[in-house]
Amino acid sequence: MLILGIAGGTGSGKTTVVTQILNELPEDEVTVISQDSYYKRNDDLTYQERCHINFDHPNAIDFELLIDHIRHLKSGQSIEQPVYSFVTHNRVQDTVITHPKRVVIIEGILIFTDKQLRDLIDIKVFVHADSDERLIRRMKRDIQERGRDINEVLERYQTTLKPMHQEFIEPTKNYADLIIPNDTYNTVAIDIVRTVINERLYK
Ligand SMILES: Nc1ncnc2c1ncn2[C@@H]1O[C@H](COP(=O)(O)OP(=O)(O)O)[C@@H](O)[C@H]1O
Ligand SMILES: Nc1ccn([C@@H]2O[C@H](COP(=O)(O)O)[C@@H](O)[C@H]2O)c(=O)n1
Repeated sequence: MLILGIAGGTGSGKTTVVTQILNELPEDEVTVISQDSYYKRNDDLTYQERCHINFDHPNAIDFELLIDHIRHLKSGQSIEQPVYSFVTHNRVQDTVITHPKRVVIIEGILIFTDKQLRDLIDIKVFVHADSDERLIRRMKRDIQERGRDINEVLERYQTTLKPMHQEFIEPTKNYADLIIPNDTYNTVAIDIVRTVINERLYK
């Protein structure tokens, strides 16, 4: 099994890069684990309290469960991947049965902050986009897809996203084997990732 980690700031284009990689690989050979699925359960908090959680701090992530699941997949066992709701800011009851595949892609802003998780990842990719580009993309996405308003997005960006990015996410670029500049679509980088995966899998 080959484990690929795709990190980078919010709006950098991680999900887009993952989709581009998926398009290059046989469907039955690759599975995706999203860090977002592993936000901690917060059943004991009210909705209003959950709105104030710092979702860009490593403490928000249930790394214990995520690492446990990656180890299960590595040893050939299926897992029940949690499902997270950006509307309720909490996990839902459903889970998705995820089977081990030859390639496992883990994607998320904070995945390189945890040493145990880093050590499980074979190829570490960091997707980079300028902060103004990321803010614009984030505003569009949160308003169109996550039911947020412009003031909420800007307030969260200033008070949480930017400082957390600088403190926790940007420094993990140093762990990357490959940095993908993604201010514009980068097909060359996707070709390189595909070549590396094929080389590792079929050498
Ligand atoms: N290279 C790019 N150029 C322009 N828009 C992009 C690019 N990469 C991603 N996007 C757009 O930016 C938004 C955020 O991308 P996404 O892949 O969801 O980022 P992330 O998963 O890192 O938060 C999406 O609307 C996506 O279509
Ligand atoms: N309830 C939540 C949980 C997380 N977020 C934000 O999601 C971002 C991470 O996802 P990306 O696809 O952008 O990598 C992160 O910056 C959190 O602030 C949220 O808005 N609501």
